[in-house]
Amino acid sequence: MIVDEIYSKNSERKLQEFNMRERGIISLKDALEKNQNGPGIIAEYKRKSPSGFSNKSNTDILKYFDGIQRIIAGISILTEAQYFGGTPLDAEAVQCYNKPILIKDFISSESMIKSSYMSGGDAFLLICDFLDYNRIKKLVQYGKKIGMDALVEVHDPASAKNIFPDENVILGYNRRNLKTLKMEDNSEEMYDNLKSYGLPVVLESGINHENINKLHIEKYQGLLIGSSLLSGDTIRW
Ligand SMILES: O=P(O)(O)OC[C@@H](O)[C@@H](O)c1c[nH]c2ccccc12
Repeated sequence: MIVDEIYSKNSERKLQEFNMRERGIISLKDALEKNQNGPGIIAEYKRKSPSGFSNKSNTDILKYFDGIQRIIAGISILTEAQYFGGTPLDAEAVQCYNKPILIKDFISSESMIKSSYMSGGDAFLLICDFLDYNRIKKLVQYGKKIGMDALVEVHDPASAKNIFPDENVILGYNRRNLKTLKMEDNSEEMYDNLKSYGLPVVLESGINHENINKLHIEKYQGLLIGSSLLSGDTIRW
C-alpha cells in the first residue's frame, strides 16, 4: 500500500540540512484554541494526492494563500515529493503569512522532525494507524523539547491505543482510511474518545461546501481542508 511504501522509504529521504526558518515557532495548538466563532480552518496545499486530487489549475502557492490568509487559522504543507508533489520549499515560502505551519509528511523519526523545523514548520504529523505507541510517545516528546506541536492523527478506532497525549498534542480524526485511500467516516463513533483527552480535535479530509453542515463541525477546534479549497470551493457555515 502506498502509505506503507512511503514510510518504508523514509530512511532514503533527503532531509533539510540548513536552517530555512525565518521566524520563531507559532503554536498551531494555541491558534486553534484561540480561534473564535467555531473551528479554525487549517488550509492544506498540495499539488496532487494518491487519492485522486490533482491541482489542475496549478494554483500558485503564494497566490493561493494571499487569497485565503484572512479566513484561516493555520497552513498545512505536504512535503512528500513522489505521491503528493510536495517540497520543503513550500513550507519555507509560506512562513511570511505568520500562520502556524503543519508539515504534513509521514514522519517516523526525530531527524524528520528536525528537518520539518529547519524547513520552517511549526507542527508535524504523526499517524497512529502506522506508528506504535512507543514511537509516537518518543516523537511527541522530541517535538515538545524543540517547541513544536504534534498533530496525532487517527482513522481506525483500533489505532487510538497509540495516542500519546501531551501538552503539545493536537488530535486529528482522518475521515479517509490511508490504507485503502477510501473515505470511511467513523467520526461520530470516534469523537467522544478523542475529546476525552481534553486536547483540541481536528476533523480532516473530504470536507466541502456540500457536507460541511452535516459533519457537526461545531464540536471541533479545527478543520483540515485541502482539495475542496484548492479547487475553488467556498467553505462557509
Ligand atoms: O484534500 P482533503 O480531502 O481536504 O484532505 C486534506 C487532508 O485532510 C488530507 O490530505 C490528509 C489528512 N491526513 C493525511 C495524512 C497524510 C496525507 C494526507 C492527509
